[in-house]
Amino acid sequence: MNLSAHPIPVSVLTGFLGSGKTTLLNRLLKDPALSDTAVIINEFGDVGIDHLLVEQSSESIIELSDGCLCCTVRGELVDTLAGLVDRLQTGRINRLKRIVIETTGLADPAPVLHAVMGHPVLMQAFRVDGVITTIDAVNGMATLDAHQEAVKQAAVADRIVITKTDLPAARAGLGDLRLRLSSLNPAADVIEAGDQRANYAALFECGLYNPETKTADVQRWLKAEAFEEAEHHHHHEQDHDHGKHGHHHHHHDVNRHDASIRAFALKHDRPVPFSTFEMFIDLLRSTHGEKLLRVKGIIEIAEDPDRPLVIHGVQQIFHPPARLAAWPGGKRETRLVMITRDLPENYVRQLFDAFLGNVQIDTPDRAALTDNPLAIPGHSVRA
Ligand SMILES: Nc1nc2c(ncn2[C@@H]2O[C@H](COP(=O)(O)OP(=O)(O)OP(=O)(O)O)[C@@H](O)[C@H]2O)c(=O)[nH]1
Repeated sequence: MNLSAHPIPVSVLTGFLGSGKTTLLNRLLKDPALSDTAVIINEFGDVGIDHLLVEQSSESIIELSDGCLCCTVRGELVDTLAGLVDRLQTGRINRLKRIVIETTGLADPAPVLHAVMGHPVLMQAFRVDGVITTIDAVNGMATLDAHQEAVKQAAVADRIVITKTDLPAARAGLGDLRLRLSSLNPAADVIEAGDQRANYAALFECGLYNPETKTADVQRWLKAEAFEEAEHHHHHEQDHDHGKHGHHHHHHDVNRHDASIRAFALKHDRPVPFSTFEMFIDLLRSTHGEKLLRVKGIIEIAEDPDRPLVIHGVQQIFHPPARLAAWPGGKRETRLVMITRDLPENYVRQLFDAFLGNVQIDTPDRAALTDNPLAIPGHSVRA
């Protein structure tokens, strides 16, 4: 099996302790669309993938009754993934269409994504499909207030599943929870677990390639409009508050964890020299990598403007950039969307403008950048 030609999609299922990850996974695994899936979990919790377990081999890989595989991570996730690659290459596994990694409730999903995106061997065999985050409708608000991990899990998600909406205690706070989630992460689809539509089609295939249309679907993947709308709303609220100085603004009582998260979009309407763009991203990554929770973008590169460059990063680690054959919908425009933590939107915007908008530094020039007041003192752009 030539893995690098057809990298296997990896979905990361995360969510706070007891938020319903395993319950959701158990239900999803009954769908034939998820046959030939390997499920990697940290441990078998109270709600195991129980009904499906049939056999446990010596190597902590369990075959499920429908042909799926289930592995527990005993050591490093990287080793478990490498073990799957080895099994595929040696024919001990014939087919593997997808991997789902269920993280522990307290886990930061970023290192899990890095195991796939940043490892020299694994990134040939796998590609990140998306992050699915479960949030409990009853305890979700309190969990987001108390735990920064939960906020991050929601902020990096491609899909958010609100669980336990069937419980009467959930109904009252559901509207506020939805509002909070859409402000943390405007582009993630928010679906209720009890909804029939919380199925394979809604939660998987989050990547750039749309299997239905068999094309790269940038609009669906990037959702730049959702970020722009959220920003507009955010600025509007700020202006509004300004005018009412001295009054009580309840919507400003945002929790401190949420307040450190920013979701915004950057646009540019002229081609960008490759090295200029590379320097912008490198500078951002090397100085503020930890704060870039999620970065996606489509870029018009001056050297090859007909074939847009697509980038996707989680903190310091980026997927190898891809090239599309043409601009989707014929519209050429560089667009980047970012979800950051403790990194102000204005800082990124000014840096972006300094690199791309200012003709004086349109050509890569280390001196110009070092002199740039926005550059970090003493920081070298390329090590
Ligand atoms: N009523 C109701 N209960 C749910 C729902 N989803 C999960 N639960 C219950 O919530 C508890 C925790 O669910 P799990 O699926 O184990 O949650 P988890 O996120 O995998 O938990 P950890 O692995 O411990 O972090 C279990 O008792 C489930 O039965 C739901 O949609 N409705």
